[in-house]
Amino acid sequence: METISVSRLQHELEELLHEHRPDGQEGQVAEYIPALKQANPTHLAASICLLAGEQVQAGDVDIRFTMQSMSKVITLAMALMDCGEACVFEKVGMEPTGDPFNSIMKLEIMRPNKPLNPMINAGAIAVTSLLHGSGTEEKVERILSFVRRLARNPAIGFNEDVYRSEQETADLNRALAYFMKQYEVIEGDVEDVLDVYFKQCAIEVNCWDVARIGAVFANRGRDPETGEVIMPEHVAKICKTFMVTCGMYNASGEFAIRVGIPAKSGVSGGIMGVVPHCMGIGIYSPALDEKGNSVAGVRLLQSLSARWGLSIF
Ligand SMILES: NC(=O)CC[C@H](N)C(=O)O
Repeated sequence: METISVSRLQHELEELLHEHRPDGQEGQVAEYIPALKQANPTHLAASICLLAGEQVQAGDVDIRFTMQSMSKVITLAMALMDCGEACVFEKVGMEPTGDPFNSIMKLEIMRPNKPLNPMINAGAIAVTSLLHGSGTEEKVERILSFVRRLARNPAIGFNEDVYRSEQETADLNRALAYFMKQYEVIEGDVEDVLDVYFKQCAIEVNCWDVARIGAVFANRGRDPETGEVIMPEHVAKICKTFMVTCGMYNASGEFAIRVGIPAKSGVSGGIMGVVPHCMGIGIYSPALDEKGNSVAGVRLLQSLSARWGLSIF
């Protein structure tokens, strides 16, 4: 990896933004959650949080968007801290599926009937069901306060419209959750678990928040500015490993070859990138490819990785 000159990185990020902005035209904004349809497919933004604390940003960085599947990394870290590895991996596996993120197929055919990993919807719903807290409100509050600490942004909340929109239309996620209840992967009230899951997906951030969260993972669980331990190193390590193997859904293998950065995407068009010991990256561009990853976002990350030698492999 090259030594990073902040002014050169700033200049190159602006060039890459310009180069990749038209790529969004090749994708489509997510429609299955109706509120996400309102996103503007020409938006593109990137923020980088270097571990020395510098901020490098370009594009539509003021746009706020929901975390969606990026939140799965956060709740995984929390569940590992709340219950420990043995308990988490009793309920979810460690293997990529090669299937779309909302597929029910392997859940039905695998024995035991538990989700293959915590980055697919079924796995993330199971992980959310493990979080400590006495009711849905307390669980949501715990997730929000963890995200605020990671991002160092006390203003972070969740988007009520996006939450409601998903809540009203999430029949597939409901099917996954009820299936898991039947097989005792999740316990308790299914609708309560789903309520927490929909709210975590609707947490609203901007690119800098995402870069800042990524930087904590890049810094082995420590706040890059203060050095405070926010999560144990082994928890950050497990999360980063899942980002490599499963973070970009069933495009994770191709992404590892072409980009080589641990990353997690969401259907809002956000991508969180983590370059170990170096930087956190937040990308936003809402037009998605057929696997649910941001078209312009993936290409921008590919160019950035090639120019700066960021691949971990
Ligand atoms: N891939 C995603 O970002 C999926 C998250 C979305 N809330 C869902 O459950 O369908």
